[in-house]
Amino acid sequence: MTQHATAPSSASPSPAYADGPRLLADIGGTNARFALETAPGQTGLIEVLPCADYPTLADALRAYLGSPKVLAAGVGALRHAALAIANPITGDLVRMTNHHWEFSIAALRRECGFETLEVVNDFTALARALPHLAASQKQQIGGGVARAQTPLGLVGAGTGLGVSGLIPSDDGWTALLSEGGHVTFSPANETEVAILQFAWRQYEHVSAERLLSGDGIELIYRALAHYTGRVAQELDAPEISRRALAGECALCDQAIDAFCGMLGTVAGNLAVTLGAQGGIYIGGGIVPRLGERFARSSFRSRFEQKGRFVNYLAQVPTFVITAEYPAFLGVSAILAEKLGS
Ligand SMILES: Nc1ncnc2c1ncn2[C@@H]1O[C@H](COP(=O)(O)OP(=O)(O)OP(=O)(O)O)[C@@H](O)[C@H]1O
Repeated sequence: MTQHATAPSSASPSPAYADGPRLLADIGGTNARFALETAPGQTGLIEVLPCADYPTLADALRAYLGSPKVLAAGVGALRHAALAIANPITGDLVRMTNHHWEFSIAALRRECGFETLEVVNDFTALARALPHLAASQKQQIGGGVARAQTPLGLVGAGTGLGVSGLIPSDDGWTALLSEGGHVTFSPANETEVAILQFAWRQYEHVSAERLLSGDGIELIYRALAHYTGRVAQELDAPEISRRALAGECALCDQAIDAFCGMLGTVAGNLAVTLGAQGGIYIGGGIVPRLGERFARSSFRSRFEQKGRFVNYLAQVPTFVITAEYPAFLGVSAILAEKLGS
């Protein structure tokens, strides 16, 4: 269990919620992140638990609520909770795509004694966070200037590939519930055609997510080794990027650059599909860990490389979300909207 420092996000504290702290959660295929929000913008007691350590989501939730830090805070019974999860939410039963947890929302609400339990797709929540990001919580990659009152796009590679968009209206924003990570992968050069052919040995349908994810980095690495006649070692995605960033392995560096270029194509596709002149935001666990390597990768040039739309895309800014727990901003906004404050 990893403990993280309280991270309040507002300079002048608002009064605490009259009905007690609210539980916020962001559940990915690898990590479950929990926090308590005591007042608008006051989110703390953050913990990140590995999903694999708990048989069910309820077990992870109980472990968080029973952790020494939360117990010491003496928060008492919680009435309202909202969780973002890496899944489409289509009814009461939630089955995770990239992990074995499944649960009934109504049963989980009763089991935990919550009056309110909102469950939303994690990228819908992250999309809702975008307008709340401070300048220090994002890094622009390349040029372009956001146009006000136009859609924003969101794409994030982690265990899977999440996609969403945020559409402006007169009274706020609408976040899209998208499964855009499962679009068919489109190669943009001969090397990527070879990578696609290699991936076809394993998958009948090669979606963007099959390559733009942790497992995808490993597949790209193996495919490039095969294409260039080199020997692939048994390396996982964190080790491939570690060796690439340390300059220890040319093949690893090529794999990471191919990953960044492919992400540029997917981000550019999303920008033209949504007309996202407000910008494309890059979330997920992988890109922020690539640091400056991402900024000097082929991402931005591939984002703009769209034939007759090169000038259009050159005007669209792209941002890496650097905030540590950005989804909490979104689930907090969704819960506040549900509760009317
Ligand atoms: N330094 C790194 N470089 C590349 N990949 C990494 C690195 N660290 C972790 N990963 C990969 O990122 C994935 C975990 O992503 P993330 O931290 O976003 O988790 P998650 O929120 O549980 O995922 P998701 O929300 O996509 O289901 C794993 O596949 C892991 O192998």
